[in-house]
Amino acid sequence: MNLEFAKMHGLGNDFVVFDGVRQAVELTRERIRAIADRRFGIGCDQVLVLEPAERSGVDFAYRIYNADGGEVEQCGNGARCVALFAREAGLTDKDRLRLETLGGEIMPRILPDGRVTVDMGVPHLEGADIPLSEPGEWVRAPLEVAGERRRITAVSVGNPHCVLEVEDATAAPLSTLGPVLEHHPLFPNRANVEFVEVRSPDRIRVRVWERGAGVTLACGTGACASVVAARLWDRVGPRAEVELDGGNLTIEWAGPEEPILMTGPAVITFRGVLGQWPASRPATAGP
Ligand SMILES: N[C@@H](CCC[C@H](N)C(=O)O)C(=O)O
Repeated sequence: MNLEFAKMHGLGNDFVVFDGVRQAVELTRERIRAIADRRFGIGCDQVLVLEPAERSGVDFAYRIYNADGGEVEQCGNGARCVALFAREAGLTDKDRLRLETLGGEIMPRILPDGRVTVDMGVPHLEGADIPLSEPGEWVRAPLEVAGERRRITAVSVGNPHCVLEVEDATAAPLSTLGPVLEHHPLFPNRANVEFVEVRSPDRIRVRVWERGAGVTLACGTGACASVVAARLWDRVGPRAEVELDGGNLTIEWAGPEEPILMTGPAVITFRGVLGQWPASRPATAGP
């Protein structure tokens, strides 16, 4: 089979990246789970594939699969990585790319210092009929969860996010409340969950439970959704530094109907060749 891949990460949110332009990459849910397995496979939070674009004017199709094998709409840290990957692999010599995803078009730009800024598109308040300029109660919707009343903000950045403000992100109930909110009926396609501690009008600390991947060290779309929510709460200005467990991202959002700009690093950890698909995790393998 000899399938070439790169192992990459954006702030510790890690990826197995395939060039699906020069080689045929045939993935099934089971193969993705096996690749993502940290003991029986390569190990990653998401598998990413660059493919030829279907529409003119677009450079590549960018496909995203969570570690649980499900294909999803968007991945921000991954967008920075695939932009760098495309250039390093010689698939393009451009610094500015247009990528099509299931969640819409995004535009990464590789900066002279190696960081990448991505225009992530315009966010939407998921499930709300009211325009963003009149946020009303949907901005902090009351939600009964695990016997407690919480206030959440549902934001779509192409993919679904459930954002909550907390006093102390370090103590946030990531692994307990995260999966409950991920599967809450308010989110028919499940959700990524962000616990946001506002530290100042230009700095927030965010911890993330990702749909289909669990606790990760960073989530690019989660950082974008958190700044959108914190701005709708009137807690931050148009530019904020987002502190994630794996490092910082800079997020800019001028307000409703405006696109989000995300800036941060992208790293190639190593390259490798899959000679055969990794074995699936045996049912007896334990946690
Ligand atoms: N880590 C990503 C998001 C990956 C997809 C997400 N888990 C989902 O299911 O929507 C990021 O950096 O945005």
